[in-house]
Amino acid sequence: MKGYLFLETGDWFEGEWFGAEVEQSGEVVFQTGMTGYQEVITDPSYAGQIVNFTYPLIGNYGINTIDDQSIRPQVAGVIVAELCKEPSHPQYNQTFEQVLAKYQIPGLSGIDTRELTKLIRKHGSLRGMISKTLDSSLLADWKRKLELQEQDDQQFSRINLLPLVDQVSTRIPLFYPNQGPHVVVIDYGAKFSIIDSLKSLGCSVTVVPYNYPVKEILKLNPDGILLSNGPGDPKELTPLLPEIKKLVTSFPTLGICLGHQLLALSFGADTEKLPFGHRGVNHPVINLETNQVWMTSQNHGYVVNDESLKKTDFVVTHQNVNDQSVEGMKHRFLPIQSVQFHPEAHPGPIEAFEIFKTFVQLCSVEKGVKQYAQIS
Ligand SMILES: NC(=O)CC[C@H](N)C(=O)O
Repeated sequence: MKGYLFLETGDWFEGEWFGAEVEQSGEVVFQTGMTGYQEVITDPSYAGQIVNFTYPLIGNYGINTIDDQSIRPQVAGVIVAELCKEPSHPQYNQTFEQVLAKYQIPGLSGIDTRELTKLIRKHGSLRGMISKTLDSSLLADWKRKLELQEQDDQQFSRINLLPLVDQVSTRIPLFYPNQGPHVVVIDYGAKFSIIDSLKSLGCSVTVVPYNYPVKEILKLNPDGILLSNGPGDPKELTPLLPEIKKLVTSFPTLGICLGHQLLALSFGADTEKLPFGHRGVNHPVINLETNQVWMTSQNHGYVVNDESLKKTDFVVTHQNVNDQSVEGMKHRFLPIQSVQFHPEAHPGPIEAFEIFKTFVQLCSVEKGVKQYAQIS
């Protein structure tokens, strides 16, 4: 069956339909990783987005039971050049296409994904729709809907609407006991690999809903707080910023991606949208203190504004080598650090894992101080 991708610019692409037979719209973003499509489609930060994979062959090693980053695929749709229908890998148990069909997600193959990427790079981020027909009245309807949505967003500043994060955050606290310091993860759409990274360093972990009240978090007696990654514009969570600030000024804190953006906003700095985002597994980041460069896994469309940090007590610790955007920061006086990239990898290189080690050391000190206070 043929299918079409419409863009808000009026450009369109024809491809072969696969996955679920449902039409879907969303922000079209491109992902440049050579591997990791399973991690990408299950990463909650991609909720609401149609992912265009620039690597030309997708699905060749299938889907396994160990690499999911959340309980289900989260993307709105996928666009690929060539879809592999007969995967080969010892761990594979379902095909890419089967998983998408099961979770009501449409896909198009046979698309010139590099041409599409060039369009996104030229125009900046674009909204698009995966459609069954090339019907111009359908397109006009969709465009009208987009305009109305824009007016709504401006009028209500989304304050009365639920943030995208609400779709992917846990509804109840989840507890993973262990011997080490107790980290409470605020779940804006946390990837499983973040929790696994903490567990691998011996931490006890409690994952709580994104809007869990601070007074309830205090009852959990944390030794550290992790603000997770997640989908959407960080400013959708503006009403939560005072609570976030209260929390992070009380415990050692690590912010990752959306968590990093929320930290910046809660201290009065600003975020803005990048022209077309960073999504891939080889984004070079320089540590401004040591001059060491890491290849990092990234997936974000927003970024912390460098200038706006100057009026806060945060210093920039990491910078993107390609476009000099802010990739990490730390507080001058408090044990708070955050990064825009993904130290948990999955997909991508694991060389930034040190970020977790530093954080867990700070949490261990906190745990030690509390135990000492109890003894004396
Ligand atoms: N991976 C993330 O946490 C993404 C953060 C945010 N949604 C962005 O696109 O910038």
